[in-house]
Amino acid sequence: MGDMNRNSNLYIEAARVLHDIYEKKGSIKTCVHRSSFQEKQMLTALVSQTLRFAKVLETVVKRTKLLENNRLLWNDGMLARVLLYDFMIGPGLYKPGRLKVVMVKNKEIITSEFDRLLTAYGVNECSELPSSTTEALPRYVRVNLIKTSVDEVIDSFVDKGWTLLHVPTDFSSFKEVCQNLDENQFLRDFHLDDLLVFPAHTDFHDSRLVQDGTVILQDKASCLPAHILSPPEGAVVVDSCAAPGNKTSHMASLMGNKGTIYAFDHTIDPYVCQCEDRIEVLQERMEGAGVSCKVARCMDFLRVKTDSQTYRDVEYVMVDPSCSGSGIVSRLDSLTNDDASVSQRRLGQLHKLQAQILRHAFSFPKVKKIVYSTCSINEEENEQVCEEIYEKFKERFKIKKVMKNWPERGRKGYQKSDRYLRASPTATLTNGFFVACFKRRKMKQEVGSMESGMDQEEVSSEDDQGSQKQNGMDDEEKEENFKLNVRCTMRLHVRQQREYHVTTSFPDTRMSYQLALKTSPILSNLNVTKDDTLMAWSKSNTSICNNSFTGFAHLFAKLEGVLLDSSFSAGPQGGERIESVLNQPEEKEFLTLKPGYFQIRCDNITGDMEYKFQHGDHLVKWMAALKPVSKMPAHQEVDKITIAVTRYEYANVYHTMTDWYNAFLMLLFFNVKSFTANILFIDSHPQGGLDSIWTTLFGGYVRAGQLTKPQYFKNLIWNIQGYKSPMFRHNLPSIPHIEIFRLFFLAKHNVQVTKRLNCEKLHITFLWRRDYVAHPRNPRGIISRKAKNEKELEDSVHKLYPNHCIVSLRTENMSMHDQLGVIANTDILVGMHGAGLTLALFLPKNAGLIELYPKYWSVDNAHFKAIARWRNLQYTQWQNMDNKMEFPDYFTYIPPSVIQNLLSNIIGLMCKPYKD
Ligand SMILES: C[S@@+](CC[C@H](N)C(=O)[O-])C[C@H]1O[C@@H](n2cnc3c(N)ncnc32)[C@H](O)[C@@H]1O
Repeated sequence: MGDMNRNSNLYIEAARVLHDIYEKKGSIKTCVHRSSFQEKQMLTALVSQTLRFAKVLETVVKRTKLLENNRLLWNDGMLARVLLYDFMIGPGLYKPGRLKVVMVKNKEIITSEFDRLLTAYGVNECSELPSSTTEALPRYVRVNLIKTSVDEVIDSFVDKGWTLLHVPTDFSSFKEVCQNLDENQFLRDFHLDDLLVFPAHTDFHDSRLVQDGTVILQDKASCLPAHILSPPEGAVVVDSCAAPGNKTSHMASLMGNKGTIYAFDHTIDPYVCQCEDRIEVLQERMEGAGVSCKVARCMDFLRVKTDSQTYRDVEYVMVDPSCSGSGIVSRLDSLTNDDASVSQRRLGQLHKLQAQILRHAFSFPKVKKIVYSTCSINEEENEQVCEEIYEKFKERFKIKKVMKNWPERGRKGYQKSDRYLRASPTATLTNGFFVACFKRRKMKQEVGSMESGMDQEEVSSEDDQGSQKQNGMDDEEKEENFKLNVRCTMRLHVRQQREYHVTTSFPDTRMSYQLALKTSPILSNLNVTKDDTLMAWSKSNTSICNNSFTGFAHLFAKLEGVLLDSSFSAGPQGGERIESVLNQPEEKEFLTLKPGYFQIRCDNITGDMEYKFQHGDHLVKWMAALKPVSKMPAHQEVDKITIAVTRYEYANVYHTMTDWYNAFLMLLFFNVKSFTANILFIDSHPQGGLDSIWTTLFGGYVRAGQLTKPQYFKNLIWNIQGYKSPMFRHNLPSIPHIEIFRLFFLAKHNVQVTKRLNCEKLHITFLWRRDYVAHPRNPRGIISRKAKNEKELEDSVHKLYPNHCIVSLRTENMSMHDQLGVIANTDILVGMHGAGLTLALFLPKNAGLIELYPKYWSVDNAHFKAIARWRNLQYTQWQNMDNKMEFPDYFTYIPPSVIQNLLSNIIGLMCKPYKD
């Protein structure tokens, strides 16, 4: 068979196989196998690819009328598809031949149709057009928080044999996981915390959870508007175009079913459906979902008297008007084939109606926030509507950039392109969607009223960045990110931890000064009495070179007028993203220092400097890297006190706490009243989740590996090594200034210390451990010491103490501020032995700690027992002794009776003084 024949045959054979497949004569494999065509691999590839892009190809075949106008294609749609695939998406048609001539002859019209599709889907390459893989979008399941919690739903799927996967830390890995889910795997969504993601095509219609409204099948994109509007509990809300009610019920779910939602709908097209029908559907759905906070109205929203008594308190408005639906993936062909595609005229009508409805939303006198959304991909219905309306209201409203970690933004070329949010099958694994958020500006004159307590919002600038807080999120975004499971009346909003910005030069002292001012009133009132340990350290001092170097208690040192020259060091810079250094050996994360790395002025020593630090301390190596020099070149010094630290186990909150505590002791020891310092990391660790806390506590940090030129310091402290910290000596009866450290830590995080023990209503917090990737050497993120039956334990305690508040705390996605917020309000902390229990340092006075150990972990690990002793907390522990209670992947089953007994004992001890 000649080459040329082979090519023609390839297309003809591929078309034949495709017919067989569509006629259900067998799978790709079987149909290809049956073919007499020799090059099976080539044939399989072409058939599979053509199937992948079936919808796009079919659309182009129809729109170009290829079959009608080219008799050489024998009216064979499959043949046209395979040719189009190779011509536009695949490697190109190989050899000249009559079939290639057909394509070349129609090249102009074919490319113009593909161009239209590229624009419609906002992609650059034909290969990025929606394929059947992207069309097979994951199945999204929204948890109805009115009826249940996300964890309960997860548990019930796990009980049915589903496997819960980890959520990767970056979105592209998340997408990959979602596209490759096995049929029994699922995971939480990357962006929305009430959403679960299941394999495409999973059939839930028989599921009890769906039938009883516990979960709602809703595409992720359509869940965005309610999250972005995020009306709080008790809010007065309008859903202007509500039927069939997905967003109404979602808002009710987020509002805890408390408040009022006025839900309007009508239809102007009597042939589509009667108004009552649509409202009835909405009513039915709301009943099914248990929504009681809505008032459904069959009414044209445009006729609503927004300034009437009824609506005068409306603050949040959802505008999700009728649209072309061009973003809905299953409508791809109808979008693009001539008959059903949206004509310019229809688009014009839709645009007009959408703009009218959106404009009307601005007329509620107290409206604070309006979210506009469509399931269309047309700019006429999206960016163009919003920009038109924004022009009219920009004096009073801004378009707010929401969900900053969302990967797809508005189409280029509009004033506020980057503030809009778009969704698509390719970029976000959802239907095509558009969302914009309008937020009322704070008028200058309203600021005065803040004093009278009327309104506590910030004055916001046009650019949201301006109003952002230190951690990169503004208040609303923080609200959007709430993630915590709380039982009882308390509702806690929890934010995901974000990296503070990291500088490669020392932080602006003014900024640190501001920070100091913020916390100093609390800290300056602290009564720092003389402490024996600090006194002993101060007495044990050795000075060399006329005080250029002073060592204290062989534990730490102060260097005055010191030069740090990085050219005498070797090792990575540090600060890399953890994904880029997975499996990196630990030794790589420490710098090698050579003599001359530290230089101090010294007139009378020429050889090595002599001062002994303890065996195993990195300060021994620092000492070897310290060189006396007789002259220092002219230089500019870093004025502010700088604390140099080598961190070990930098992702572990316990070990990092020892470093923080040591640095804090240095501030006390050297009487740094501002309680701020520069922190210098002399190590090469990658970015870690705890790095930002250094900034919060001390004002800023720099990685020594990133210093590009020699740096002079007026005062450089060599911090006590973490392993040498008093906090690491678990047998000590007390450690210096632990209460002051607690207040310092809480004050720097702006967490109030107001909790008083109330034995009638105790706050009992379960701290649960979760798998997560914290450092490069545990890329799977599996951790040990997890409780197998968290929910059972919570339930049993809830049952036993219905009046107490039971909180379940999972710290992995929470900022330190939020963790402290919970801990500072906790009376009894219960958890498996693990670094998280370090938080016991910040429990209120008179609190209690219950520590649980699995069988395989020694109770000699007394880190938290020691903390309880130093903090004067009530403490009890329990260890599992039954092998049968240990399960794979480090799960331990803890009998509920154990927790009940432990709690009853500790409550007895804690509350006894109040009873006597
Ligand atoms: C995209 S659907 C809304 C979907 C709904 N928000 C949900 O999430 O389930 C648009 C709705 O707007 C309604 N609609 C269109 N114009 C309206 C108007 N002037 N007043 C009230 N409803 C209107 C339509 O009847 C239609 O039900």
